[in-house]
Amino acid sequence: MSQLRTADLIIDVPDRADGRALSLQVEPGQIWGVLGPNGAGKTTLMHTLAGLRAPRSGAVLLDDQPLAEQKRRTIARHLGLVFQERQDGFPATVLETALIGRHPFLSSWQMESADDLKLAQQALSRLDVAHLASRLVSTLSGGERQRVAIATVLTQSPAIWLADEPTNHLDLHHQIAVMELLTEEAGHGKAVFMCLHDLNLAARWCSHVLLLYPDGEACWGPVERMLVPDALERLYGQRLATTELDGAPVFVPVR
Ligand SMILES: Nc1ncnc2c1ncn2[C@@H]1O[C@H](COP(=O)(O)OP(=O)(O)OP(=O)(O)O)[C@@H](O)[C@H]1O
Repeated sequence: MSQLRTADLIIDVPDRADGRALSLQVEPGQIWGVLGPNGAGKTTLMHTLAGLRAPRSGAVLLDDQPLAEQKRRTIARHLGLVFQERQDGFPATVLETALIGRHPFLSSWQMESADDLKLAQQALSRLDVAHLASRLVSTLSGGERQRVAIATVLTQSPAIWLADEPTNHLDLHHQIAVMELLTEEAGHGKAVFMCLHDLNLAARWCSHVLLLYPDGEACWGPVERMLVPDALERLYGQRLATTELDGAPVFVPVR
């Protein structure tokens, strides 16, 4: 299984001081949640980890090799990206889109195999979008599109999921279904690294948390050590009431 690591990483947020260098290791089986207010740099971090944006300093390493030295295709065999921006460059159906998840494993002119097709169909079913297989992605609702994006990464079956707010646009049921899917993936030895705005999803589903502050400060560690009311109130500048449900803390914003 692949491993993602950062070595003294400073992400390049424009007009911001360096803050704390990130040296963290994402191990197989772990689920990381990145929490922080708007503008803290969560998306910038995800793009940097994906190798889509250069760091200001330090490095991102995939299996101990700097990402910057690896081919995009090699990276795509290990990292699956669920990001906010989607290019609808050319019209594609839901099934064609899910099949893109197999492209890192095919040679230039190779067609998808029956096994690839089966993987895509299974992923679409898992995300409750199989009935939309022949629809153009451009005609889908926000939540349906999000589920197709997740199904595409499931079809890809990467060792490491990088997801920027994977529950974005999803109704309550599908939010939980996606968190369960990611937990299942982690149970199979995959690693998940995702941004979340929902503290309670993080508290219930993450094994590790990274708190990212707008000034570049950061701290990270096991979820039970990181999700403490004082730190979270400082992170968001918001008072919170805390209770417990089924062994996990529940945070409610108070006026
Ligand atoms: N190209 C750019 N030029 C100038 N500033 C930028 C650019 N890209 C990002 N920023 C700024 O960098 C900061 C971090 O942005 P980023 O999108 O990483 O934050 P975020 O934590 O993901 O926020 P949100 O919770 O709102 O999604 C923001 O203040 C943003 O305005």
